[in-house]
Amino acid sequence: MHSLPHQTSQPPPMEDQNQCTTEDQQMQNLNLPEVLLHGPPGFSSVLQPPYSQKFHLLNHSSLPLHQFAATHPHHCAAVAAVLCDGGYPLTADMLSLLPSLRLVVTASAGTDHVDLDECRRRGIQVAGAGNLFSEDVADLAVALLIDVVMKISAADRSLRKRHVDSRAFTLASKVTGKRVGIVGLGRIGLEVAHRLEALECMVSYNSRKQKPFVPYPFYSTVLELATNTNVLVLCCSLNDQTRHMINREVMLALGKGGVIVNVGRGALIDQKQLINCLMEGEIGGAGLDVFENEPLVDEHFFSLDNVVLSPHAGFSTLDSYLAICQLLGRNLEAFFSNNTLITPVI
Ligand SMILES: O=CC(=O)O
Repeated sequence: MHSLPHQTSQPPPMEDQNQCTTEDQQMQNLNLPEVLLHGPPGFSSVLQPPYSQKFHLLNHSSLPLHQFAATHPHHCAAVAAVLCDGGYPLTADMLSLLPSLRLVVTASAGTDHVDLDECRRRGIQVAGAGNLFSEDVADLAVALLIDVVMKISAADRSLRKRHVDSRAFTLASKVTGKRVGIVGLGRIGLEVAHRLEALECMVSYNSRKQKPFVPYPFYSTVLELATNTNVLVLCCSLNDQTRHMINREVMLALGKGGVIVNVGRGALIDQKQLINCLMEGEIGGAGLDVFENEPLVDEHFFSLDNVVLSPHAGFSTLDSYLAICQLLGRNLEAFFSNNTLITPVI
């Protein structure tokens, strides 16, 4: 589950801000837009002054939203905006608990956790992280690729067990010159492609449509892409068309030496089939930042030495954390001053 790390260098989270402490405070808050925080405990620390003082923040993290709505009906009736974290679903049912809602701001680039159709139907605007995390995520994708292919983490684990004889390893393979297929050539995919060019990889891609002005070969299906490459890097968003697009057939086409890197969403891959293919040696390895059923990670991965795992951390550099804190506040401020959203989704 994408969820912003809680930065200990930040001021402590403002818990239970729905519990107004004094009448003065309540009077002051009366004129501020009601913004509901929908994320992990401590999520409120993403809004720092001056933004945190411009809105009346409601924190329901200790109660599921429907219970919060039952116990705080007046607040919920007035909520004009939701500030949510990736991985915290906002379904049509949940949105129906917020009749005055006009804006959703999510701290993620992906929006698969928000029912966008319902937002469109109700005229609710949505803002996201835009391209803020693209460079970090692309860096991580390439790092995972290099790690799996050159067996860096596996070697590290082995050395820590005092197996210092490097000849005991199965040989790694070269990153330079690899044929890498990128699935989803948006901003993250392009950032990955640029980095791979420096490694002299042969990049090709699949996406919904062929992109004009892109020098890389295009394959109209992931199956064709897998057939013609050694590595797949998944950078696309999750939707009904892309769910489980990487199935057993695609993995078999990638082949025994093939590697899959996933920095998109876990459910792009049929995870059960991935585990089977890894265990049976039908593909060579995987570098995974995302999983089906996050925050759980299927324990079968833990015993596989050809898999490198990362806890959905592609976006979690301190620089990006500070930048997203600003961006969330700026989107809220823009909306409530009747200006265009900074990073609109719809
Ligand atoms: O997964 C991370 C994001 O969607 O920003």
